[in-house]
Amino acid sequence: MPPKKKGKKGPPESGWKAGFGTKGTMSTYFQYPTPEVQEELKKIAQAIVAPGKGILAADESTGTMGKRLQDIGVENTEENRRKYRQMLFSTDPAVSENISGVILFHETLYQKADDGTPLVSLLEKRGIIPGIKVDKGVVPLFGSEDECTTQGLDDLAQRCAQYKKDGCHFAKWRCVLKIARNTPSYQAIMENANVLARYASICQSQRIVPIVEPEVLPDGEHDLDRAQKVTEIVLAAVYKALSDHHVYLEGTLLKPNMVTAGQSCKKTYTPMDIGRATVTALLRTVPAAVPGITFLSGGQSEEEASVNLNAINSVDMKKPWALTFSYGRALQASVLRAWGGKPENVPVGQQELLKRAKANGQASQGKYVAGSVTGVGAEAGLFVANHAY
Ligand SMILES: O=P(O)(O)OC[C@H]1O[C@](O)(COP(=O)(O)O)[C@@H](O)[C@@H]1O
Repeated sequence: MPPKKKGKKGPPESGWKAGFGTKGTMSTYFQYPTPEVQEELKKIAQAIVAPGKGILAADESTGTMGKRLQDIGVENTEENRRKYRQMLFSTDPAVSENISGVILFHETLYQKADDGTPLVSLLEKRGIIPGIKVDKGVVPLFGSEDECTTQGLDDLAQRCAQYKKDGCHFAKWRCVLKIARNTPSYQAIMENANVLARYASICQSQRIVPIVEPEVLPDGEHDLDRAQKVTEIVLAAVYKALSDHHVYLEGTLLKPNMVTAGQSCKKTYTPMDIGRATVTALLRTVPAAVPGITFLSGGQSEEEASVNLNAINSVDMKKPWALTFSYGRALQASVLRAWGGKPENVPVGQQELLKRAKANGQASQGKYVAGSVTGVGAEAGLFVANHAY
């Protein structure tokens, strides 16, 4: 506490007003959330990354879901999206041995099962924590070389407050960075880091754990080394911004890309190469205060995503955080194929989810044996070019 000078306006003692010191320099006086809120956030984050558990990312926006449904010849209607998510969330409760949280899209949070049960209650009954996508999508960064930022900060605090009331305890916001000859640019790195930090701080103000997702896309010819360096630079900027915004790291999770070579790279790498490059990049940039890292699958096949997560957990390096999954495509590809939009296929679709969740639960502990879990689409590549929508 700085001494107060009589008669002169000293720095405020506490609270949000303490933004700048008397001499106009940046102040080091700020507040983390209250001890109660810290405790709540930490507990949620830790529960999500409990041993052997990870996240099912079922938050595909309407357009993205349309692409998934189109692949299996199903029309992209609200009713079909409801039926699909109902199938996912009514899977045998054993699924909660490996799935601790599900990320929902706004629409799904307010949909009901055939018998009138809110879909979110199906998750709660299974002891699965509901989460919500709160970004409003990717938009171009004017003047950049085809780079982007993510929008949705306006009214975010109100939306988070409502989502918390409606049962969501964590949120997700995805930013996208592209590797090309001149990118990612300083503009894109700084903009995306800052918007992620602002999002994270708003979530925490509403007792919601923010999952911070700066995805470096896999498009390109770049090799593993370039992917690693870009990932390091991006993550370093993100953690500086989180610090600048006084985000309470123990109450956050990171959802990064694994460090993999570009989709069009000619060189080949083993899962252990990917594991080492990924853990190296994370060790250099992600504070040990962060409880867990929940990787996105980024267009890897289901099997690749399990094998690479297993390698990440198997490399003989320091790992101060839980390293697990938050997969969209790599948990749903076989489910979608098995289901095919037919009510009679619901049980087989659910079996696929159980199998893949188990495989990834094992991988998150370095116990997955490659090829031991097969599915109707386990080997199929799930890469979508320029997955920035
Ligand atoms: O483009 P959208 O609809 O926002 O969705 C992006 C998807 O990317 C993810 O962040 C990661 O998904 P993948 O594991 O398929 O890469 C999902 O949570 C989300 O569904």
